Amino acid sequence: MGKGKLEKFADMRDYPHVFEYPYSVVDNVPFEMKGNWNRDFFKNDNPIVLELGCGRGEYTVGLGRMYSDKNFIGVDIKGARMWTGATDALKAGMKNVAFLRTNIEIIERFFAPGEVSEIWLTFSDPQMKKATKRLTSTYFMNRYRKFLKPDGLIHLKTDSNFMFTYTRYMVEENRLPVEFLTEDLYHSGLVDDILGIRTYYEQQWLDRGLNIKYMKFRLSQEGELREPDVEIELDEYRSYNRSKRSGLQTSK
Ligand SMILES: C[S@@+](CC[C@H](N)C(=O)[O-])C[C@H]1O[C@@H](n2cnc3c(N)ncnc32)[C@H](O)[C@@H]1O
Repeated sequence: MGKGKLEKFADMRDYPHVFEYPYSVVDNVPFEMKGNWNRDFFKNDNPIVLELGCGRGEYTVGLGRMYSDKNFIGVDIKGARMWTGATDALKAGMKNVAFLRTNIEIIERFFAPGEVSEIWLTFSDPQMKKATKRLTSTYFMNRYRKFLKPDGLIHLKTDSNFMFTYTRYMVEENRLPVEFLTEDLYHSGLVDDILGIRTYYEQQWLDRGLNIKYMKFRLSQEGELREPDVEIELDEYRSYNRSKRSGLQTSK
């Protein structure tokens, strides 16, 4: 039988590559890794890539396997999900993978200016009700600017037409350079090893016959970001009222 939540939480507390700083404790605990991830944890100068809302961390671990010359950190508030990726990385002896359990709303407390090269957003909740909770809103872009290298890459992989359309508007409004974009990844003939990594949520949406969308764009540091003022059709397969997650909840 698989492990229960409590056993997973106990494992995570002992894992050397897992850092647990939910909103509820972070004010009381100094975070010494900020600005020092390369020197003190990874012990190399390789670029750092984040997966925000990593769930089980399929991208964090999958990319870590493909690129030994980069470092990967999966970030999520849900410890029991993260345990899967953290355990896989530990068993495989991966030295270029870490996990941070925290609220993405306070992500800039953990990274110094220019410390991160790329961000992956994998099947993020579209947060159709509130832009300020959406991980591709200008609200979050302003946070990412605090630690992403100038013109750092942001990847968005999603089932959500709402999230994808919103992000296109956000990128257009702010003239952020788009490097690649497809509304139907698996029928585009463009799937490579990286984009072929499938996450838990992705598989569920694929099983329901939804197209997977992907875009990557660069986040410049210049100019004030403007939130797009647009109405976007809601995803009808999602319940509008389900997007209730409080950004500051600390449940595992
Ligand atoms: C829809 S799931 C996707 C998980 C994974 N990327 C996948 O594709 O299977 C969204 C994940 O983002 C996390 N999440 C959403 N908002 C968050 C926030 N504000 N802070 C931390 N984690 C958050 C949730 O806990 C959840 O694991």
